[in-house]
Amino acid sequence: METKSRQARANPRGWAELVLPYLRPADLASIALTCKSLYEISKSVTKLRASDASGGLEKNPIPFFNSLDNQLYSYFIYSPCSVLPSLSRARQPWGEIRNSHENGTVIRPFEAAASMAGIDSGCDCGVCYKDGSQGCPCSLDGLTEVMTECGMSCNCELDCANRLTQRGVSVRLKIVKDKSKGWGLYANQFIQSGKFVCEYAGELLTTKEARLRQQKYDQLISKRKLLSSALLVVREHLPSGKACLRVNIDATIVGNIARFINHSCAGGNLSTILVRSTGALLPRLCFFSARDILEGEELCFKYGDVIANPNGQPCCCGSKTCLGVLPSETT
Ligand SMILES: C[S@@+](CC[C@H](N)C(=O)[O-])C[C@H]1O[C@@H](n2cnc3c(N)ncnc32)[C@H](O)[C@@H]1O
Repeated sequence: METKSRQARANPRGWAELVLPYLRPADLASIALTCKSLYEISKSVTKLRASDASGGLEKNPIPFFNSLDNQLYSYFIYSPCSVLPSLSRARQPWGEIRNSHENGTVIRPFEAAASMAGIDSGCDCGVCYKDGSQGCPCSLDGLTEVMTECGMSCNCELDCANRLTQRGVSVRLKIVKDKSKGWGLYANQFIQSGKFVCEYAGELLTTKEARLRQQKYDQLISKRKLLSSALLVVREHLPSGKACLRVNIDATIVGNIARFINHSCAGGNLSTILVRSTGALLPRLCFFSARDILEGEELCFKYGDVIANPNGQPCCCGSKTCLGVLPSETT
C-alpha cells in the first residue's frame, strides 16, 4: 500500500488506479466521462469486477455472465463470512488493477475476517489434533441438519479436517443473469453430492433492525427502486421446543456469493445445514450439494414454507410444484 501511495503521488494515473476501485458503479460511470485515461481505468475496473464477484477473496474467481442487457456485474461489498453492521461500513476496493488472483497472493479470508472481528483461537477440548487425523469430540457424526465443527476455542487451525466449512468456497461457481429471476448462482464444474458449497454470509442484525430493513426493502421493491433483497432469518429450535434461537443475516449490502442463490419451490439442489463451531455464539447456515450437480446447473434452495403475503413477489422457479409466489414470513 505504501509503495502504491508513493507511485500515486508521482503519477496521476497511479492515483486514479488506487482510488477508482473504491467507487460505486454510478460514480465510476460519471468519472469515466471526464477524460480518456479515466475512461480506460474505469473500463479495467469494471472488467475486473465482472471477472470476479469475490474481488479475490475466494480461492477461485466467480465471474458474472449476462447475455440479456448491459449490466456487467451486481455491486455489493464482499465478505466471505458474516460481519457485524458496524464493520460493514468500511469501504472496500473492488477491481484493483493488480488483481489478487493475478499476483498470486495467498488469501486466507476466514483468518482475515476473524482477526478483523478480534477473534483468536485457543483450545480447551485438548483432544483435537492439528491435522484433524484423529477426529475431535467437537464433531457430532450422523446429524444431517445440525453439524458441529472445531472452532475458535480449539487448538487446531484452519487446515483441521473438522473445519470443512471454514475455508471459503472451493468449488468453481459463476453468476448468470436470468430475465425473470435476476442474477443466479450456477455450478461452473461438476459438484459431487454432499460437497460443501458455501455459507450464507452477510450482516448479522438484531431482530428489530431486521424488521426495519425488511420494511424498507419491501417498500423499495414495490416502487421498483430495488430489484431484490437478501435478508434471511434462521431459526434453530431448542430441544425443549419452547424457545428458538433466531439469527438474522442480511446479505443485501454486504455478503458473499450465497446472496445470488435463487428459490425453487421444488426444494432445489442444495441442502441447508446449521453449522456450530465450538466457541462460537451463533450457528452458521451452510449449503451442501443435495445431489450430484452438473456443470452449468443453477444452484437453488427452498427459501421457506410460509407464504405470509400471497401478493408478494412472483416466483419464476419453473418447477411443476411452483406456488407462484416467493415464500415470505412476517419478520
Ligand atoms: C437472495 S436474492 C437472489 C439473487 C437475486 N436474483 C439477484 O439478482 O440479486 C433473492 C431475490 O431474487 C429473486 N428471486 C429469487 N428466486 C426467485 C424465483 N424463484 N423467482 C423469481 N425471483 C426470484 C427475488 O427478487 C428475490 O427477492
